[in-house]
Amino acid sequence: MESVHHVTASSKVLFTKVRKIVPPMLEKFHKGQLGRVAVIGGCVDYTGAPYFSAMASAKLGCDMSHVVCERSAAPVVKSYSPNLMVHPLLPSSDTVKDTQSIDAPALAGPIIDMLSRLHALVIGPGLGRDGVTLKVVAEVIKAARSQSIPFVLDADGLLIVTENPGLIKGYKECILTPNVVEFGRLAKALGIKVASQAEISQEGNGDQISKESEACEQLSKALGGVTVVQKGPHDVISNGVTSIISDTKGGLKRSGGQGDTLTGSLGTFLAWRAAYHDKLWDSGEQDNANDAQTRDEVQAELESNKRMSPTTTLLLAAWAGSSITRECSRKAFEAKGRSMQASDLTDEVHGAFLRLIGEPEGSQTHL
Ligand SMILES: NC(=O)C1=CN([C@@H]2O[C@H](COP(=O)(O)OP(=O)(O)OC[C@H]3O[C@@H](n4cnc5c(N)ncnc54)[C@H](O)[C@@H]3O)[C@@H](O)[C@H]2O)[C@@H](O)CC1
Ligand SMILES: Nc1ncnc2c1ncn2[C@@H]1O[C@H](COP(=O)(O)OP(=O)(O)OP(=O)(O)O)[C@@H](O)[C@H]1O
Ligand SMILES: [Mg+2]
Repeated sequence: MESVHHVTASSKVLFTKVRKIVPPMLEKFHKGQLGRVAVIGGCVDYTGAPYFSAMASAKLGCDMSHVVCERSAAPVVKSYSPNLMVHPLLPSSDTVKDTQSIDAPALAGPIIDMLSRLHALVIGPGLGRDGVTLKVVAEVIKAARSQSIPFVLDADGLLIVTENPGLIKGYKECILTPNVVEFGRLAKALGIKVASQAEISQEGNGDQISKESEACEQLSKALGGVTVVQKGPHDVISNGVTSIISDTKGGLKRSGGQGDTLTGSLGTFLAWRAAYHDKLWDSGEQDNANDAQTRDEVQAELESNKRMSPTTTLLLAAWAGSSITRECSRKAFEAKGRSMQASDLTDEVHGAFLRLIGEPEGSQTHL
């Protein structure tokens, strides 16, 4: 039994629509126009996560990839790749004098100063749980929201929301990417009952998907319509009103760090989506006076050749990021089997893009 809130388009139709929000490669574009994305994360314990996220973002095709991390993580992340711009701007308990009396807005100042030059943020990969760091990142979230900059929240970034849901409640330009455990924590914090795995596995496959979608929809609703990508054997995507299931085949190895390919890909899709809505190029679609909100309106846009509304493109961006990640995982697993690592997904991003989405019409791919 499919939930009435799901869009019913095939993957082929959805990928065709995703291609509309991918900017073509044209000589007229200058550096930065195809995406300036920053990953906010990386601490003394975790340097891989922000690197995998930023590299996925870069390899999918954004022009500029920044990492904003804690001081001790910066030289390490830089050493992984000279392509990334790494800024050691995140304070922690090790770098402030008195952890009890910090001025979080002031400490966040140098990061907030960067925001106007960015199209999208990914907040959380390898951020860690240092109290000072999390307070400063909460200030960055407030500032990004006030400047309408879209962001993805993952990992320890989700912890900030679990403790203070008001930070993002009602902010539509936001995608949350919880794994099973993070989803459970968020649901508990917001008083949403999630069926246990035992309860869900007693259901048939259709009912199982329906139950999972219901919890995802409820979480999104409780957060005022943010988009939630609930990761698992298939990813459930919902904005509280409309849902899509992402079930592109993935790999069988569950090594850590695969969620980082997802967040980085989402960062780039969010940047491209902003360029699409800014009409950076002619998408070849008809004008559209409507602003889709309901599931039926989203469905109608997916079936038409009209320009899409922000609600539709956000769902598509989330679905595309999920599909790319799962395809990377499938292909990397095919090559590496049980030795597969997160870095193997990084190498697959461009191939996955070409196989699933392909270059949009008008792209000059050869000189
Ligand atoms: N190379 C790196 O730098 C990596 C850093 N990471 C960072 O590590 C930090 C902690 O992330 P964690 O994801 O470990 O979060 P948590 O510390 O909240 O741990 C989640 C726990 O849940 C378990 N779990 C996951 N999926 C499950 C499922 N379906 N059913 C039952 N249990 C499940 C995991 O094994 C893990 O022990 C984050 O900052 C994250 O970004 C991870 O993303 C892994 C890679
Ligand atoms: N059982 C599964 N079958 C197929 N794909 C899965 C399965 N579980 C997760 N995935 C996929 O793996 C990717 C990462 O999801 P996962 O649940 O491992 O996130 P995570 O725990 O946050 O990862 P990370 O270690 O990067 O923090 C997602 O794209 C998801 O679709
Ligand atoms: Mg994770």
